[in-house]
Amino acid sequence: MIGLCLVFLNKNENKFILGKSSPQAEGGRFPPKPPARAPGRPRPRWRRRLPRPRPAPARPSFSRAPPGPRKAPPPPARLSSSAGGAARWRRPGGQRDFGQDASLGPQGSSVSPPQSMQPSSPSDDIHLSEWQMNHFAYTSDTSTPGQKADAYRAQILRIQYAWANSEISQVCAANLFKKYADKYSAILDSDNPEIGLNNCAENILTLARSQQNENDKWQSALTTANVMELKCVQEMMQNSEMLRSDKEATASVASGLPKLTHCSGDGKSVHRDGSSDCTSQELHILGRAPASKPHQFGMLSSAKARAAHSFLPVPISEVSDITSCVTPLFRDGESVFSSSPTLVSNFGLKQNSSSSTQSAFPSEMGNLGKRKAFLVSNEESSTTSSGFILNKPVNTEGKTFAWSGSKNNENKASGFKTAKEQLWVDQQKKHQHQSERTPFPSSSSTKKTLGLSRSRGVFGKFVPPTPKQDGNENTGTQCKSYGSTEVTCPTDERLKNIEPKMIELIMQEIMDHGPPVNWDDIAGVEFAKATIKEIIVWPMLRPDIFTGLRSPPKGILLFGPPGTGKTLIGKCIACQSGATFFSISASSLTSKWVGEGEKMVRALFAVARFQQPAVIFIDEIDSLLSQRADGEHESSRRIKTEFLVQLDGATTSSEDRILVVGATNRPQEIDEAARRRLVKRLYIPLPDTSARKQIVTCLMSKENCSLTEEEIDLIVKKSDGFSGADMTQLCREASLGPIRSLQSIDITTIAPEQVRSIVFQDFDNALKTVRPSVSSKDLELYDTWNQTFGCGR
Ligand SMILES: Nc1ncnc2c1ncn2[C@@H]1O[C@H](COP(=O)(O)OP(=O)(O)OP(=O)(O)O)[C@@H](O)[C@H]1O
Repeated sequence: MIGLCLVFLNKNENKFILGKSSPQAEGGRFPPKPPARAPGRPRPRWRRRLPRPRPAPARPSFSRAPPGPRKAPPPPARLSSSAGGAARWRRPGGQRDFGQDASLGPQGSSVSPPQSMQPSSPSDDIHLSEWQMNHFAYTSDTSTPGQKADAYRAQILRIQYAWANSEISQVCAANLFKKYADKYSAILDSDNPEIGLNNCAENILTLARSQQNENDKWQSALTTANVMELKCVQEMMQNSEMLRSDKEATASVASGLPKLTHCSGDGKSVHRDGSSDCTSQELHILGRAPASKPHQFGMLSSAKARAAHSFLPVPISEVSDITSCVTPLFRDGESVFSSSPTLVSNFGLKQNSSSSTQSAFPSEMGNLGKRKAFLVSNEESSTTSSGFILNKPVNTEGKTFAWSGSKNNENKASGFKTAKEQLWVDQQKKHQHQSERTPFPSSSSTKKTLGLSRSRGVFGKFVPPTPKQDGNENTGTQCKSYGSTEVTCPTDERLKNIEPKMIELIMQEIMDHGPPVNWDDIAGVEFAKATIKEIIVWPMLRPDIFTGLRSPPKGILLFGPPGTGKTLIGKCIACQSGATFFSISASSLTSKWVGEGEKMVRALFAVARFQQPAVIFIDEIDSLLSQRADGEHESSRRIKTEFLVQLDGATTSSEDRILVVGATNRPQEIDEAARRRLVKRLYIPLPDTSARKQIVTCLMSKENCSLTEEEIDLIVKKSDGFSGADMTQLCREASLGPIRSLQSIDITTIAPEQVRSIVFQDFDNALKTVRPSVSSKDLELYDTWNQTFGCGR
């Protein structure tokens, strides 16, 4: 699997960035808007009212692992650094190597991280490189396919934890691994590694969520979210975080050293690429080396070196051997488990087990206690079996210490320290050194992400949304559109309390597809455009300048008659600011996920935060934030409250760059609390003469048209009171004129050149059928509201 990283080295294209691909490439379409509605007209029921509560959809039953207090998790895992099992990978040249059956254990391993991960001489590079290794993200444009592959390996680890924690049965885990191995072969077999990786990610997540047991009758409790909630996983992540901080500190100390090869304490060298002359036994011993000598290993960059560094688990993202315990198993005609010493050891399989996956598990391993005991027993083989090892201290009888408090007491009495206790002591020591030495951000500023978060580097949340150098530039800015096939449920701390299903829904259904929109595409509304540029686009492009009082508002309201370009403006904001665009109609939030509206609102903001800078465009926001009334239903009130909380920024960090753009034709119906939060209320009026002319000119420039300047002026004059949408409709209608005039010619046989050009008469005829959609009475209402609450001049 490590080889896989090498294979994918330098393939930096990020074709499966979540929802962030170029619109040009996608060629997506902006979703159809609901029909325009005049302000005076009654609102259709589906838009107007919040839905009545319906019984919540039946949830899957958890017959084996119901939600609730979890069983005592195993102590944090200790991951050995060496790759286990046989390697099977494609060489960069395309040549496939099946021959490396020899265990890539410590003796045989030459584990080199991809070059992009290897530290260069400046210590900053090292830390960045290390950071990338730990915090890479699928969505990061800088993450290599190898890094992405590491993330998929993390999924394997989750399964292992879930199994160790009795979340899933052995057979389930076996099935998951088998299926994963099957799918994983796609990486090897596919000509396109990206496709293979995608298949793999999709399938492992699907498997983790689906029913998986012998009879396939019960719902596995394993999900991407709840595995991350497991105490053991969290502990491990925490430990990794601490270790990383320590490594950063030690790296800074070591950066002054002339060579990137260091003595491992016993005179054996550990090379810059992480390979070492140490044996596994030595590494094991070194793992317990006093933490007071961390500089000896300060420059180690591989998981292996990390394991040598301390008694701590290797961060998930760096455990390159996790997959190596899977990939080598997938051999033609052989059982997944039959030939892997690593998986055999991890899952209690005898090396000579049968080819049947199920029978590969010893029958006596059917219960939890034995399963855990078995995990422990693997510890004993840690020095001989390479791969992923759970770090549970055992006594000679194979019993586990420290599973419970009472056992902890026993340990104390006997002077024995569990891994956790040892870890704590070590960390206490290290922390003292670290606080004196490390110039780097603490773990709090480097968020742990295991999934699809965007890599923010050491600069935390700031990601300049400037055009990426991938050729997808759009007049200096970049618009993002989102391919549904690329949507995968992301895993991130910010999303951990959100139901994965909701995240998926948001990613799939709310993220907008569409072509880029430029300011020039919007005719008229010059004041609104200038204001938006000033308060939204520039701050998003230069958050460093727009701080303090200059910081942008979190919410703006675009109000005005229907069809005047409010949605167009929202889209343009997203494009021109380089932000992720979430377009959702309020009715979707309130009716699509009945009874879960407030959860959806929370999920929406969480995903937006995850994908920031983000613009959340909410059409018909009045139906979401209508004035609160006495008879209002509880569910709609909850949605409203949640929205106001999110909008207020109470749960949004001031650093978050999320902008809510609300659009409405009925500003007078918006709740005053919401109105206050939508600080910039911009009137988007009907297009004036020049704007109407611009629309006609723009639309006709793409058609075969022979209008003179004077004729256009006349059309503009006759279309007074038309909205932008009305003008578009007028042009459409006029463009049908030449077709309608083809009375004698068969439409099926006519050549396009035979269709005459559009002339003034066509517009004249069209003006007889296309009428303005906004009444003057409505306009008065807008003017009044604008004068009262609007931010226009
Ligand atoms: N100012 C404009 N410039 C160019 N085209 C416009 C303009 N306003 C409206 N249009 C045209 O009308 C269509 C509908 O506009 P849009 O959906 O943005 O209006 P809206 O104000 O959001 O309407 P509603 O309030 O009904 O949601 C656009 O796709 C565009 O073709």
